[in-house]
Amino acid sequence: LPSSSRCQGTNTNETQAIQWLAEYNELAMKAYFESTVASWSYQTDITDQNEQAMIDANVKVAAFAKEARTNASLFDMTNFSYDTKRQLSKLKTIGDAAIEDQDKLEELNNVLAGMESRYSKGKVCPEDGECLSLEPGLTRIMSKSRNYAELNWAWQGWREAVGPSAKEDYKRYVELKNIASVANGYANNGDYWKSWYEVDDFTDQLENLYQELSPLYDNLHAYVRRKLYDIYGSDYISLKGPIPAHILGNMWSQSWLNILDLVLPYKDASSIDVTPVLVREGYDARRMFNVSDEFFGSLGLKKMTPEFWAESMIEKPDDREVVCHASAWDFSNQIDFRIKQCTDITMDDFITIHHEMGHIEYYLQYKDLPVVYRGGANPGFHEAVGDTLALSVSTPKHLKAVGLLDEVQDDYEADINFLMSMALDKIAFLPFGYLMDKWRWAVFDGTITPENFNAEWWKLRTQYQGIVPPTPRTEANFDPAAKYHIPSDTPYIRYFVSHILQFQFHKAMCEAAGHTGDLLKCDVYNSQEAGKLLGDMLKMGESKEWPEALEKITGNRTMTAQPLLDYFQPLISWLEEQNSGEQLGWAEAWTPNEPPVWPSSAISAHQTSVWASVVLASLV
Ligand SMILES: CC(=O)N[C@@H](CC(=O)O)C(=O)NC[C@H](CC1(C(=O)N[C@@H](Cc2ccc(O)cc2)C(=O)O)CCCC1)C(=O)O
Ligand SMILES: [Zn+2]
Repeated sequence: LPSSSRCQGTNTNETQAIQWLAEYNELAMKAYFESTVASWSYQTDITDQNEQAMIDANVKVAAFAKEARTNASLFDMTNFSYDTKRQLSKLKTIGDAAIEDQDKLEELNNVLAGMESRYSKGKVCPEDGECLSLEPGLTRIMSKSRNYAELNWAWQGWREAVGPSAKEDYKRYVELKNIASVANGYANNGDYWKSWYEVDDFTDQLENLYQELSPLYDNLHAYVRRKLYDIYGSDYISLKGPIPAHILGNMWSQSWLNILDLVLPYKDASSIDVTPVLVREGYDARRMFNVSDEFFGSLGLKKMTPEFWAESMIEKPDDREVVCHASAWDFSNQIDFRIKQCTDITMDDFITIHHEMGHIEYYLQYKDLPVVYRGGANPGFHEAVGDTLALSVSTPKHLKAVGLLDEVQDDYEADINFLMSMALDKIAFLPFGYLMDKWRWAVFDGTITPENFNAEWWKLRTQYQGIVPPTPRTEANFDPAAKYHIPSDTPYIRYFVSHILQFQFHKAMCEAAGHTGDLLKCDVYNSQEAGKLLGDMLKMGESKEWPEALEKITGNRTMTAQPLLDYFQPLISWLEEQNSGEQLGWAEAWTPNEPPVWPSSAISAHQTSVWASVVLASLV
């Protein structure tokens, strides 16, 4: 049906619309259950057969979505109630399923599966040892190594393994996603993704929030740069320039928590890395999950279900390829909810467990709503649930209470150490959380063309994060594909929004819990009042526009960076004092020296053979 006639149905009988929506809801639960099972089977056992089964299921559910859109469009909803209107409207945009041409729809599903597989199977092979996957092998090197050359080997190796070969797929993906978005009535896929935030000044709000937070980022950046300069020296660090991307403890420089030991403000004061305690106490994945589940329960929130424990995949299997990138799943049948995570026994993964369980909590709280309302008030809300609770869990007081920290000092130096660890995660993330979709929105609207995918990527990475690649990159590289969300078609601005919202939620829950004093000290553990405040908002799902949900939990309707800035205020003052002699920002156009070859010791087989032939030639 041409789009125009789809919008003007003639049936004005709201009772019939409500009856149809009820029937649709039952059919939708079955249809989406089937396609979710197929995706789960593929992601937990990557085989050609499972990949094809998933593609077939996605094509099938697309036909279901098209039919629902047609039926929803038969109604003239002009005089219907808000709720009926909202439900019918949500059925009129159907994502990839809007592609009319069946071959193109199948092609998109093939391209998506191909990109996901390539990333998940990516490996880097040293000359003399086991090939390393991203998790856990390369991730461990990026977080633990302090060897400039070794870090470069892992950083370049990963990009080489999953970048260039993804470029053709990605170019086609962009075309097909835009075709789907136009069929949904949007100019391009970036506009479609932004439409989920329902306010028309969304990008202005983001820019204002970013401007408000960048002074804090600039101070953290200058302080960390100075510390890295003391370690890596002037060959690799300029005190006025960007920081080499590979020495910040993370494959994408998006979290700097893993170099806390290099930048800890007060060495002899306590710090919150619980990894050694997790290992020493013999924690396994299940026990880490239990600690998180117990925290949710202590707030009176829903605990994980028997099916969750029976069917989740919480450790990397050793007998098959899986998508290790952690994720939470809602099977749409009001019964099956799972986490898939290749859990490593680390602080990072302990926090990730809370993040994933936050998604499950949201699923459980809204599971009795109509399917069309089973989502976050906006995608940022869904990302903020687990992180909000993790703000309480991460406090030294709480970690000590659950036996994950031996001793806790309660003084200024310990506070600054704690805030530094939180800033290395939360503040370091902000520019990355912002630029990921800035790059993609520009790709989808055509501002960035395939000829300059990589140059524009690094322009944003340097402009916002103040980082530079360890060696100059060219268009033969395709570095965006080295970050999961790009090949896996997962939008990202939700995480930037979450980093603002989670401090607003935390502040509101702390007040409900009766906390007084510094926000950084707040732990809502065991507060039924805090749990009720959050739970009542989660139950709304996406039945109302997100300012309503935000007002429900915080009392006001706008995103604000103030709670985040209040939380970090002691560190802001401390950094400003530390940086009094520093030049903030990275205005200087500078590139680091070429990294040394790695491994330096093992001479490559190639070189050996070259030398051998030269020696032989000289003997003749
Ligand atoms: C079926 C499905 O796909 N379900 C969705 C959930 C849903 O939509 O219902 C889902 O599980 N998505 C996976 C994704 C995984 C993670 C992630 O990708 N994180 C970002 C950014 C970030 C950074 C700091 C931070 O504190 C929190 C997040 C990154 O690692 O860059 C990796 C570990 C943490 C979260 C996720 O859970 O969001
Ligand atoms: Zn998430």
